Amino acid sequence: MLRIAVPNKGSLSETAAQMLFEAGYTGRRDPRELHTADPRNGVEFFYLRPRDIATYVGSGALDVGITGRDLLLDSGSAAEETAELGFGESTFRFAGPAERFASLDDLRGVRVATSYPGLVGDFLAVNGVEVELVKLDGAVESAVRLGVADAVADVVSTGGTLRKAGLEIFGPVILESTAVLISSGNEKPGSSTLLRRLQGVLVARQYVIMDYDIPVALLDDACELAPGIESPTVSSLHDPDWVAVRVMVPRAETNHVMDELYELGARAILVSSIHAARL
Ligand SMILES: Nc1ncnc2c1ncn2[C@@H]1O[C@H](COP(=O)(O)OP(=O)(O)OP(=O)(O)O)[C@@H](O)[C@H]1O
Ligand SMILES: O=P(O)(O)OC[C@H]1O[C@H](OP(=O)(O)OP(=O)(O)O)[C@H](O)[C@@H]1O
Ligand SMILES: [Mg+2]
Repeated sequence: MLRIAVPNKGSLSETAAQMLFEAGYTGRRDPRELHTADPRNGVEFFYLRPRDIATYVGSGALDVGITGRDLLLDSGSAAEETAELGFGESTFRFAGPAERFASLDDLRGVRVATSYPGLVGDFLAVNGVEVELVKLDGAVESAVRLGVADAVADVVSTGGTLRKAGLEIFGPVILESTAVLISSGNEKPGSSTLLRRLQGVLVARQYVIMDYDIPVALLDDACELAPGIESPTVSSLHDPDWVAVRVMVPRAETNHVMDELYELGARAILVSSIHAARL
């Protein structure tokens, strides 16, 4: 059985579980369950703290896992990133009182609070900046107000937490993070199926199917507007001067593409969702 590590709590857990469900796997029913088997799909799920997942997978105790890229890098584990999963996006940034910090150089010799000392330490070492790292478990934005650090390095999503703490982002982007699939590096039966299924879920989320009718004379122009993945499907209509076209379009571009196709002369433009996909 393929042994899969899944976040048991936190920002990534719900979407990770939902993605696995959409990929056809049966996960836990009770949120307190730490282990469940899905024999029909030949996998076992282990529900673990996202921070620990890279350690389990890197050691080979588990085969693959879902975690954040920032957590993977912070762990220093030997696990490899195999795919981005299209959720859990965040950036990792330095922040501090605006009057004191404007660039990376301003950090020399000061106290920097973080829950990601591995990630931040590596970044500062590469950039030749020495600081005193203060390791905290969370809510690091309060460390400056409470006087245990001069600046912080933390996950930023909306930036709301920093703003409320009176801190401003400065210096370079430490990391662009996202939820990722990681692997121990040993190819196990079922791991490529898992990857393909998750990629299928991503495609189903990121694309729609667009159907439209268009005069034959305008077909090439229409296909340029919406080229699809390989090439649009073109079917004949009863009226020989018109054809029906079916094409995948990035969900975010749906209305834009519909406007352009309509303006070109396409009619009966219909959009439908994709439930599952394997490209
Ligand atoms: N708004 C966010 N806050 C925290 N982490 C986020 C956010 N958006 C995405 N993430 C990602 O989630 C992962 C952290 O998840 P984790 O469950 O360890 O912490 P958490 O969501 O802060 O939960 P907790 O603080 O309860 O432990 C990281 O990969 C981080 O980049
Ligand atoms: O930019 P924002 O949208 O405000 O989100 C970022 C904040 O969210 C996370 O904290 P979380 O709520 O997980 O608490 P924690 O610091 O205790 O982990 C993270 O550590 C930041 O503090
Ligand atoms: Mg947190």
